[in-house]
Amino acid sequence: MDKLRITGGNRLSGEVTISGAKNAALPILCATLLTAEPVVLRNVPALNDIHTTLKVLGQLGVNIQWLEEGVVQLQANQINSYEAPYELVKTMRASILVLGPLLARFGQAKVSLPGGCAIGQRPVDQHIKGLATLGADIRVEHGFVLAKASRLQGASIHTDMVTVGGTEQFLMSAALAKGTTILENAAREPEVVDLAELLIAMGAKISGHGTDRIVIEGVEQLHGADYRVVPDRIEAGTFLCAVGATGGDILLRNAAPATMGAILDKLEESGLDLETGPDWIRASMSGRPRAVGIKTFEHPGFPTDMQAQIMALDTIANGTAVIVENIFENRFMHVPELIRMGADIELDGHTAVVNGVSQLFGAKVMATDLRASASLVIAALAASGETIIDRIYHLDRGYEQMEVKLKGLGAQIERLRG
Ligand SMILES: CC(=O)N[C@H]1[C@@H](OP(=O)(O)OP(=O)(O)OC[C@H]2O[C@@H](n3ccc(=O)[nH]c3=O)[C@H](O)[C@@H]2O)O[C@H](CO)[C@@H](O)[C@@H]1O
Ligand SMILES: C=C(OP(=O)(O)O)C(=O)O
Repeated sequence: MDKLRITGGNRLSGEVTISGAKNAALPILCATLLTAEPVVLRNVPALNDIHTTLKVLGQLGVNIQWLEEGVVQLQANQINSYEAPYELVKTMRASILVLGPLLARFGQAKVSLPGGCAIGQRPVDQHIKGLATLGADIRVEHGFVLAKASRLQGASIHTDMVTVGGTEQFLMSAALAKGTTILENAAREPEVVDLAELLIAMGAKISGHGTDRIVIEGVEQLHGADYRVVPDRIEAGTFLCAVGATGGDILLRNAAPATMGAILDKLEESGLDLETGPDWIRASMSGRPRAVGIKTFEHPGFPTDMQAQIMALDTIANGTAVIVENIFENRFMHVPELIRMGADIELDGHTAVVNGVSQLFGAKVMATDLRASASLVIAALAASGETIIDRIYHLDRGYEQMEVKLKGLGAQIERLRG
């Protein structure tokens, strides 16, 4: 298992290029199942989650060709299986998103329930209920979701909570359904908008994406497209937290500040000097960060995927920050690891109170999930001495060459292969 060795204390400076968004690319890859024509996708990050999704799609019969770095062509004209097996689906939850497209285009699908996840239970009951509302004959048996439909029928779907994956599942399914589908209580995340834009480029009739009411008029078939994935707002936010913690001056290229309102507001509040253009962000920081409280919410609220990184920044801030996690029931696993590095954090249910300390110390710590890993990297960059982060396969799920990018900004960081 690979580890990271980080010696803290270096200020970050220089330029870094942000990758395409993992959480936009994953549903977008699944959406290519909706047409027999080739779909070319650009700005696709080379991440473990992307490779796993491509494996799932390849096993279904999708023809996959990398045309150049970051550019992949997928063609689903020879689908020979409608089943996504446990061995692949267990490693990442997003693979449940092949369910709707298979069902909508081929009338059948058998997809393993995603494995349990460290940050919460993450059931898929809303996906199942929504697809049943669209007319699918759907049930769970022996750990698989089994679904059939001659043709999905447009309907009104109102989910119990805002769900990003659920909204994406219904967008893709309803695109080929007969009649009109209305999604109430829809997720407004930029990644949902990006998927909707790809579907529109493929000939889907969708309006209202980016609001909580999306209307989809089903069409008979979709066609190929050439589409560029939106930049990763969470990766960008992670680098900004890193410079907030170490001090310095960095320029993010290929970023999408327009998708990052809540994140940028909080970082400014913590003392970062920010300047933005259409696709870049310049950030500089001098002195100690100020404590900033956050409550995670659905977009446009503060994203849960940035909670751990902001907490890392708060551990060394001046003052006390209250952090409330509203989306996932178990997303504080970075807390005991940050405490090992000298952080002062009290946990009470879904609230963490972070009393800033003037200095963190390097330690041996363990990554427990993707964003928890990122928070440990940020803490280690700011700490005095050496930190070894174990189990960084979590980090590799969602960050493209993080240690290479950080090294380019002047960090002392290396991957220990094991
Ligand atoms: C690949 C991807 O894009 N992942 C993101 C996506 O995950 P994901 O799409 O899985 O997250 P959801 O928005 O669906 O989950 C929100 C909440 O709803 C609950 N829920 C969801 C569906 C369901 O059928 N039943 C149910 O109870 C979940 O357990 C969670 O508590 O959105 C999350 C919330 O912004 C992000 O943290 C993840 O990074
Ligand atoms: C939780 C995340 O991803 P996933 O939904 O793929 O587990 C994340 O990107 O922070």
